[in-house]
Amino acid sequence: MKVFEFNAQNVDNAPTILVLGYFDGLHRGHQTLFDKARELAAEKKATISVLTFPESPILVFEKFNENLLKQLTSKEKRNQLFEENGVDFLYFTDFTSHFAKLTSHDFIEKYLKKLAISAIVIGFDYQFGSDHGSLAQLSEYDAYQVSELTDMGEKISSSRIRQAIIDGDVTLANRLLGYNYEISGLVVHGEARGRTIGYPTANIESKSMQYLPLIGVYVVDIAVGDKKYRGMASIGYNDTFGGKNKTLEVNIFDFHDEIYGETVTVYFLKFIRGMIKFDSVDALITQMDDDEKISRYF
Ligand SMILES: Cc1cc2nc3c(=O)[nH]c(=O)nc-3n(C[C@H](O)[C@H](O)[C@H](O)COP(=O)(O)O)c2cc1C
Ligand SMILES: Nc1ncnc2c1ncn2[C@@H]1O[C@H](COP(=O)(O)OP(=O)(O)O)[C@@H](O)[C@H]1O
Repeated sequence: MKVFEFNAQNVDNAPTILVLGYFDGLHRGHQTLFDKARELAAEKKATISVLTFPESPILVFEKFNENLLKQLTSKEKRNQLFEENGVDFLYFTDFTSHFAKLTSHDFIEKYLKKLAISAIVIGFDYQFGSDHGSLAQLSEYDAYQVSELTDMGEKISSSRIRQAIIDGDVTLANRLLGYNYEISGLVVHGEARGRTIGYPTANIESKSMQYLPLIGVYVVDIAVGDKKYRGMASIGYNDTFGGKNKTLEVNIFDFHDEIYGETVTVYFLKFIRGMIKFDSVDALITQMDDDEKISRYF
């Protein structure tokens, strides 16, 4: 897959199936658009392209809060998901006030006309241009609108997945995503207390703007180098020790190595319980023994 900043000079000239949208998380609903694009690409012997934005268009319309910068995946993971979904060319353009003012006609002239489009695929709620163009405005193209995908009778959407993560329901989030929710980060030093209680924990600081699941304890997998291990994670303030910072920490099973400075990826598999402020360290250890049993046999 090739990644470009969109401009008329660097577009590929081969016939292409263009998929339009923002695609936060590239969840199962989004994936149906790429299923359609792959079917069309095979039929028309075309490549697959996506024209999208690095940040959420909402930033241009709403008063700022930090959550508007958060996404369901890191930028790297997002690109990887596009590639796994068969995308050959990924074009980014910034969603700005100027961009938002383009009419659907302008958008077609300035963007779509620059590409050799064989067909276009959009989602059921896709709108473009200041006049909220949709399938009707794409009538000069072979354009397809894919209908919405539901799970338990409810639409699969990025906002539903976001809410599931905030609620700690990573089981639901994973089912809607079609893959396990993950956060990557650097292993940094904590209080060096973990090793003294028999449960060393890798403290993980993420640089990507993602949603941290609800405070609590989770069954996780963790990728270290090219290996994946089972583990158990804690998200919270280490209440028993009066911690001041919210941390993401993972005790990795059957693992004995120093990994400070390494970038690891945590895959959230299941919420086990909330954080407890224990009266003694022994009570915490007894609880962690139970958490380990649950996590190992999950
Ligand atoms: C599976 C797991 C469950 C945990 N549960 C709790 C808990 O219920 N209450 C708590 O205060 N700390 C809990 N912790 C966090 C420990 O307090 C923390 O890992 C320990 O203090 C080590 O911190 P350090 O890495 O900064 O040395 C948990 C940690 C793990 C890995
Ligand atoms: N099984 C393991 N799980 C997690 N970290 C481990 C494990 N074995 C060794 N380590 C190493 O020990 C560190 C955690 O030890 P800990 O005493 O909790 O210190 P810190 O407070 O700095 O995290 C990890 O960052 C990692 O480098």
